[in-house]
Amino acid sequence: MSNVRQALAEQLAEAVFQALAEDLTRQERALLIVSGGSTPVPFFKALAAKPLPWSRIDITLADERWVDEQSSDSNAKLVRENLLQGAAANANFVPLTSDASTPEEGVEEVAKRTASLSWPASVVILGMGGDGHTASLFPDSLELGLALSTDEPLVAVRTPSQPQPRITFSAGRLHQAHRHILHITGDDKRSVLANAMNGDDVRKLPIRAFLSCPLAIYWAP
Ligand SMILES: O=C(O)[C@H](O)[C@@H](O)[C@H](O)[C@H](O)COP(=O)(O)O
Repeated sequence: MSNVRQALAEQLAEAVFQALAEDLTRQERALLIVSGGSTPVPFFKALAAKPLPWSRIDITLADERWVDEQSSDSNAKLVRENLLQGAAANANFVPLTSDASTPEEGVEEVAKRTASLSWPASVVILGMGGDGHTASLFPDSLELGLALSTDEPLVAVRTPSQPQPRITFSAGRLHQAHRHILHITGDDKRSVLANAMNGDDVRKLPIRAFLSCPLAIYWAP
Protein backbone atom coordinates (compact mmCIF):
# COMPACT_ATOMS: atom_id res chain seq x y z
CA MET A 1 0.00 0.00 0.00
CA SER A 2 1.55 3.31 -1.09
CA ASN A 3 1.65 6.08 1.48
CA VAL A 4 -0.58 8.25 -0.65
CA ARG A 5 -3.28 5.55 -0.94
CA GLN A 6 -3.08 4.99 2.79
CA ALA A 7 -3.46 8.75 3.37
CA LEU A 8 -6.45 8.79 1.02
CA ALA A 9 -8.09 5.93 2.96
CA GLU A 10 -7.51 7.75 6.25
CA GLN A 11 -8.92 11.04 4.92
CA LEU A 12 -11.96 9.20 3.59
CA ALA A 13 -12.46 7.44 6.94
CA GLU A 14 -12.32 10.80 8.70
CA ALA A 15 -14.92 12.28 6.32
CA VAL A 16 -17.26 9.29 6.74
CA PHE A 17 -16.77 9.40 10.52
CA GLN A 18 -17.73 13.09 10.57
CA ALA A 19 -20.76 12.51 8.35
CA LEU A 20 -22.11 9.62 10.44
CA ALA A 21 -21.45 11.48 13.71
CA GLU A 22 -23.24 14.55 12.34
CA ASP A 23 -26.29 12.56 11.24
CA LEU A 24 -26.40 10.79 14.60
CA THR A 25 -26.87 14.13 16.35
CA ARG A 26 -30.25 14.37 14.54
CA GLN A 27 -31.37 10.77 14.22
CA GLU A 28 -31.22 7.62 16.31
CA ARG A 29 -29.60 5.43 13.63
CA ALA A 30 -27.54 6.05 10.49
CA LEU A 31 -26.93 3.87 7.43
CA LEU A 32 -23.59 3.49 5.66
CA ILE A 33 -23.42 1.74 2.27
CA VAL A 34 -20.01 0.44 1.25
CA SER A 35 -18.60 -1.27 -1.83
CA GLY A 36 -16.44 -4.35 -2.19
CA GLY A 37 -13.32 -4.86 -4.25
CA SER A 38 -9.72 -4.31 -3.26
CA THR A 39 -9.68 -0.49 -2.97
CA PRO A 40 -11.74 -0.12 0.24
CA VAL A 41 -9.70 -2.40 2.51
CA PRO A 42 -7.43 0.31 4.05
CA PHE A 43 -10.48 2.58 4.35
CA PHE A 44 -12.41 -0.15 6.20
CA LYS A 45 -9.54 -0.59 8.65
CA ALA A 46 -9.22 3.16 9.25
CA LEU A 47 -12.97 3.60 9.74
CA ALA A 48 -13.18 0.67 12.18
CA ALA A 49 -10.80 2.55 14.48
CA LYS A 50 -13.06 5.63 14.71
CA PRO A 51 -14.87 6.32 18.00
CA LEU A 52 -18.43 6.02 16.65
CA PRO A 53 -21.45 4.75 18.60
CA TRP A 54 -21.31 1.67 16.39
CA SER A 55 -24.45 0.03 17.82
CA ARG A 56 -26.44 2.89 16.24
CA ILE A 57 -24.96 2.31 12.78
CA ASP A 58 -26.38 0.12 10.03
CA ILE A 59 -24.02 -1.07 7.31
CA THR A 60 -24.85 -2.75 4.04
CA LEU A 61 -23.28 -3.18 0.61
CA ALA A 62 -23.90 -1.39 -2.68
CA ASP A 63 -23.77 -4.79 -4.36
CA GLU A 64 -22.74 -8.40 -3.87
CA ARG A 65 -21.74 -11.48 -5.83
CA TRP A 66 -24.29 -14.27 -5.32
CA VAL A 67 -21.77 -16.50 -3.54
CA ASP A 68 -21.50 -18.15 -0.15
CA GLU A 69 -20.37 -15.78 2.61
CA GLN A 70 -17.30 -17.97 3.12
CA SER A 71 -16.18 -17.41 -0.49
CA SER A 72 -13.18 -15.15 -1.05
CA ASP A 73 -15.38 -13.35 -3.62
CA SER A 74 -17.91 -12.37 -0.95
CA ASN A 75 -18.08 -8.66 -0.18
CA ALA A 76 -19.77 -9.54 3.13
CA LYS A 77 -16.69 -11.55 4.11
CA LEU A 78 -14.51 -8.58 3.17
CA VAL A 79 -16.59 -6.26 5.36
CA ARG A 80 -16.68 -8.66 8.29
CA GLU A 81 -12.91 -9.20 8.20
CA ASN A 82 -11.87 -5.58 7.72
CA LEU A 83 -14.61 -3.21 8.92
CA LEU A 84 -16.59 -5.11 11.54
CA GLN A 85 -13.63 -5.38 13.89
CA GLY A 86 -13.15 -4.14 17.45
CA ALA A 87 -15.91 -1.77 18.54
CA ALA A 88 -17.17 -1.61 14.92
CA ALA A 89 -18.33 -5.23 15.32
CA ASN A 90 -21.32 -3.73 17.19
CA ALA A 91 -22.66 -2.22 13.95
CA ASN A 92 -25.73 -3.86 12.45
CA PHE A 93 -24.41 -5.37 9.20
CA VAL A 94 -27.01 -6.56 6.71
CA PRO A 95 -25.63 -8.72 3.87
CA LEU A 96 -27.21 -8.97 0.42
CA THR A 97 -27.39 -12.74 -0.10
CA SER A 98 -29.80 -15.44 1.05
CA ASP A 99 -30.01 -19.22 0.94
CA ALA A 100 -31.77 -19.06 -2.44
CA SER A 101 -29.71 -20.54 -5.24
CA THR A 102 -30.03 -17.52 -7.53
CA PRO A 103 -30.30 -13.75 -6.98
CA GLU A 104 -33.55 -13.75 -8.96
CA GLU A 105 -35.07 -16.10 -6.36
CA GLY A 106 -33.49 -14.32 -3.41
CA VAL A 107 -33.93 -10.67 -4.29
CA GLU A 108 -37.35 -10.31 -2.68
CA GLU A 109 -36.18 -11.71 0.65
CA VAL A 110 -33.10 -9.45 0.63
CA ALA A 111 -35.32 -6.46 -0.22
CA LYS A 112 -37.50 -7.25 2.82
CA ARG A 113 -34.42 -7.58 5.01
CA THR A 114 -32.92 -4.27 3.87
CA ALA A 115 -36.24 -2.40 4.13
CA SER A 116 -35.74 -2.08 7.89
CA LEU A 117 -32.47 -0.16 7.53
CA SER A 118 -32.31 3.55 8.36
CA TRP A 119 -33.06 4.97 4.91
CA PRO A 120 -32.11 7.28 3.35
CA ALA A 121 -28.46 6.32 3.72
CA SER A 122 -26.12 8.86 5.29
CA VAL A 123 -23.26 7.97 2.97
CA VAL A 124 -22.78 5.73 -0.08
CA ILE A 125 -19.20 4.91 -0.98
CA LEU A 126 -18.87 3.70 -4.52
CA GLY A 127 -15.96 2.02 -6.27
CA MET A 128 -15.43 1.91 -10.02
CA GLY A 129 -14.01 -0.70 -12.36
CA GLY A 130 -11.88 -0.10 -15.45
CA ASP A 131 -15.00 -0.58 -17.57
CA GLY A 132 -16.77 2.29 -15.80
CA HIS A 133 -19.04 0.04 -13.74
CA THR A 134 -20.02 0.98 -10.25
CA ALA A 135 -21.89 -1.13 -7.70
CA SER A 136 -23.03 -3.95 -10.10
CA LEU A 137 -24.10 -1.57 -12.84
CA PHE A 138 -21.94 -3.04 -15.59
CA PRO A 139 -21.92 -1.78 -19.21
CA ASP A 140 -22.62 -5.33 -20.44
CA SER A 141 -25.14 -6.29 -17.79
CA LEU A 142 -28.42 -7.56 -19.22
CA GLU A 143 -30.30 -5.67 -16.50
CA LEU A 144 -28.39 -2.36 -16.72
CA GLY A 145 -31.38 -0.47 -18.11
CA LEU A 146 -33.60 -1.84 -15.35
CA ALA A 147 -31.06 -1.07 -12.60
CA LEU A 148 -30.77 2.50 -13.88
CA SER A 149 -34.49 3.14 -14.06
CA THR A 150 -36.42 0.98 -11.59
CA ASP A 151 -38.10 2.20 -8.42
CA GLU A 152 -37.34 -1.17 -6.82
CA PRO A 153 -34.46 -1.07 -4.32
CA LEU A 154 -32.56 -4.12 -5.55
CA VAL A 155 -31.95 -5.83 -8.88
CA ALA A 156 -30.57 -9.30 -9.69
CA VAL A 157 -28.02 -8.93 -12.48
CA ARG A 158 -26.38 -11.21 -15.02
CA THR A 159 -23.26 -9.88 -16.66
CA PRO A 160 -21.39 -11.78 -19.41
CA SER A 161 -18.03 -10.29 -18.34
CA GLN A 162 -18.48 -11.46 -14.74
CA PRO A 163 -18.17 -15.03 -13.46
CA GLN A 164 -21.00 -14.85 -10.90
CA PRO A 165 -24.53 -13.48 -10.92
CA ARG A 166 -24.92 -10.51 -8.61
CA ILE A 167 -27.38 -8.41 -6.70
CA THR A 168 -27.14 -4.62 -6.66
CA PHE A 169 -28.97 -1.69 -5.19
CA SER A 170 -30.60 0.21 -8.01
CA ALA A 171 -29.29 3.61 -9.09
CA GLY A 172 -32.54 5.13 -7.85
CA ARG A 173 -32.14 3.73 -4.35
CA LEU A 174 -28.47 4.74 -4.16
CA HIS A 175 -29.35 8.24 -5.42
CA GLN A 176 -31.51 8.83 -2.35
CA ALA A 177 -28.50 8.88 -0.01
CA HIS A 178 -27.47 12.15 1.64
CA ARG A 179 -23.86 11.91 0.46
CA HIS A 180 -22.12 10.10 -2.41
CA ILE A 181 -18.41 9.38 -2.49
CA LEU A 182 -16.31 7.69 -5.19
CA HIS A 183 -13.15 6.01 -3.88
CA ILE A 184 -10.68 5.12 -6.63
CA THR A 185 -6.95 4.87 -7.14
CA GLY A 186 -4.54 4.74 -10.07
CA ASP A 187 -4.06 6.51 -13.39
CA ASP A 188 -6.20 4.02 -15.32
CA LYS A 189 -9.29 4.78 -13.24
CA ARG A 190 -8.57 8.51 -13.42
CA SER A 191 -8.71 8.21 -17.24
CA VAL A 192 -11.95 6.22 -17.11
CA LEU A 193 -13.50 8.82 -14.84
CA ALA A 194 -12.31 11.63 -17.14
CA ASN A 195 -13.98 9.83 -20.07
CA ALA A 196 -17.16 9.48 -18.04
CA MET A 197 -17.11 13.19 -17.24
CA ASN A 198 -16.62 14.06 -20.91
CA GLY A 199 -19.13 11.59 -22.33
CA ASP A 200 -22.88 11.42 -22.28
CA ASP A 201 -23.78 7.72 -22.54
CA VAL A 202 -24.52 6.24 -19.12
CA ARG A 203 -24.79 2.75 -20.64
CA LYS A 204 -21.16 2.84 -21.78
CA LEU A 205 -19.78 4.12 -18.46
CA PRO A 206 -22.44 3.56 -15.76
CA ILE A 207 -20.53 5.64 -13.16
CA ARG A 208 -22.06 8.55 -15.09
CA ALA A 209 -25.33 7.87 -13.29
CA PHE A 210 -23.77 9.32 -10.12
CA LEU A 211 -21.74 12.27 -11.42
CA SER A 212 -24.30 14.88 -10.46
CA CYS A 213 -25.48 13.50 -7.08
CA PRO A 214 -23.16 15.48 -6.23
CA LEU A 215 -20.27 13.01 -6.14
CA ALA A 216 -17.21 13.64 -3.95
CA ILE A 217 -14.16 12.05 -5.56
CA TYR A 218 -11.44 10.53 -3.40
CA TRP A 219 -8.62 9.66 -5.79
CA ALA A 220 -4.91 8.99 -5.35
CA PRO A 221 -2.29 7.76 -7.85
O1 LIG B 1 -16.33 -5.50 -6.74
C1 LIG B 1 -17.30 -5.06 -6.15
O2 LIG B 1 -17.79 -5.56 -5.17
C2 LIG B 1 -18.03 -3.87 -6.65
O3 LIG B 1 -19.06 -4.43 -7.31
C3 LIG B 1 -17.33 -3.04 -7.67
O4 LIG B 1 -18.17 -2.01 -8.11
C4 LIG B 1 -16.02 -2.49 -7.23
O5 LIG B 1 -16.22 -1.36 -6.44
C5 LIG B 1 -15.18 -2.15 -8.44
O6 LIG B 1 -15.10 -3.30 -9.25
C6 LIG B 1 -13.79 -1.71 -8.07
O7 LIG B 1 -13.08 -2.81 -7.56
P1 LIG B 1 -11.59 -2.67 -7.13
O8 LIG B 1 -11.54 -1.78 -5.94
O9 LIG B 1 -11.17 -4.08 -6.77
O10 LIG B 1 -10.82 -2.13 -8.29
